[in-house]
Amino acid sequence: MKDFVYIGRPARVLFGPGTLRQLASELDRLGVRKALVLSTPEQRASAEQVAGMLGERAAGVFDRAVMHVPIETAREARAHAVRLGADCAVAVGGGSTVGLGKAIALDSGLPIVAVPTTYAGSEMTTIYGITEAGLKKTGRDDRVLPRTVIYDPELTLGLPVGMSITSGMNAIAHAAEGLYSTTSNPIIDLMAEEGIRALGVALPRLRAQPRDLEVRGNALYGAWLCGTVLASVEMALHHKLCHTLGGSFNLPHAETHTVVLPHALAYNAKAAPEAMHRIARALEAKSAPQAVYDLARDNGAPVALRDIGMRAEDLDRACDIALQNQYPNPRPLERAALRQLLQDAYEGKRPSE
Ligand SMILES: NC(=O)C1=CN([C@@H]2O[C@H](COP(=O)(O)OP(=O)(O)OC[C@H]3O[C@@H](n4cnc5c(N)ncnc54)[C@H](OP(=O)(O)O)[C@@H]3O)[C@@H](O)[C@H]2O)C=CC1
Ligand SMILES: O=C(O)/C=C\C(=O)CC(=O)O
Repeated sequence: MKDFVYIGRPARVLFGPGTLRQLASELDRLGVRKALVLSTPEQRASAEQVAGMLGERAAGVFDRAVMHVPIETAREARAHAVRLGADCAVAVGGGSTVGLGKAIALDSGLPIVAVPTTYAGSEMTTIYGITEAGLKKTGRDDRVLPRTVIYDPELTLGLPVGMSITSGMNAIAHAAEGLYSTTSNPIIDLMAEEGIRALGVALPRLRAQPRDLEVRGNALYGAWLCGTVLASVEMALHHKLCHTLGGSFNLPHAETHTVVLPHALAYNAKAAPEAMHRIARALEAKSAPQAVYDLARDNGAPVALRDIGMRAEDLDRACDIALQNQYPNPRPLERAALRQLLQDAYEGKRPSE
C-alpha cells in the first residue's frame, strides 16, 4: 500500500424519505433563528414549500440561482440575507443552488443547510465556484461546507429522467477520477467504488421507474459517496476537460461530464490499471471506459460533444486551454493524444477497449 494522507471532514447527513421535515430542528441545532431559502427561478415552488414548513423562521425566498454562480447574483443574495435578517441559508436544489449558498457562506460565514435535488455532489465539498467577468474561479474553503445535508429522495422525484442520468454520470466521474487521483487513499477508494456501483445499478432502474422512492434513494446514496470523493481527493484530466468545455465554451455541466468521461478513462487506462479494474468491477463489466459509455448511451444520455453544443472548429482551442494549468493526471498530457480524445468525444465514438 502506498503512503497516504486522509482528511475526514465534518458531515452531518440526514438521509431518507421525509427527512426534510426535520429541517426546523436542524436550525435549532445550529442555533440559528431565520433562514433564507435559496432556489432557481424554476424551483421556486419547492423553496416556497420549504419556507412554508419553517413558518416564521423563514426570512424569505431568494430564487435567482443560476449555473456557475455569477458574482452579481452572489452579492445580491448576500445583501438580501442581510436585509431580511437571515442568519442561515437553506439551499434547495442542484449544484447551482448549493453553489449560491456557498458563495454567501464564503463572504459572510453564514451556515448553510443543503437540500440537494440532483446528484452533482457539491453539498459534500468545500469547493466553491464564482464567475466574474466571464471567468469562473474555484477554490476550497472550509467555511462553505454545508453544516447539515438533508438527502430526501422525495424531493428528487421530479428531476427529469434525462437530467437524472447525466447528473448521475457527473457523480460517477468524481468517483472514477478519485480512484486514480494522485492524492487517493484506501478509505476514499472504498467510497468511490461503492458510489459507482450504487449509481450503476440505480440509473437504469431510475430510467424505468423515475418515481420509485427506493431507487431515487439509492441514487442519492451513490451521489453522496461520490461527492465525498470529490471533496476528499484531487481530480484529474477529466474534470479539467469538463471545466474547460463548460467554462470557455458554455457547454452544459452534467452532459459534458457524461460525454467526456469514457474518453478520459480511455486516455488514462494504461496508466491506472487498478482504478480501471475497480470501476469495471463496480459496473460489472470488463472495460471501464466502455462500461461508462454504455451506461450513458443505454440510458438515453448524450454521448457526443457535437450533440450538446460543441463546434468542431473550437476543438483545437479547447485542447490548448486544457493543456494550461494542468491538473495532476496519471498519464502525462500529450497534445496529439488529447486532441484525439476531444475528437472522439466530439464524434461520440465508443472507446475501443
Ligand atoms: N462545488 C462543487 O463541489 C461542485 C459544484 N458543481 C457545480 O454545480 C453546477 C451543476 O450542478 P447541477 O446539479 O448539475 O446543476 P443545476 O443545479 O443547475 O441543476 C440541473 C438541472 O436540474 C434541474 N433540477 C434540479 N432540481 C430539480 C427538481 N427537484 N425538479 C426538477 N428539476 C430539477 C434544474 O432545473 P431548473 O433550472 O429548472 O431549476 C436544472 O435544469 C455547476 O455550476 C457545477 O460547476 C457541481 C458539482 C460539485
Ligand atoms: O466548478 C465548480 O463549481 C467546482 C467543482 C465542480 O464543478 C465539479 C464538477 O466538475 O462536477
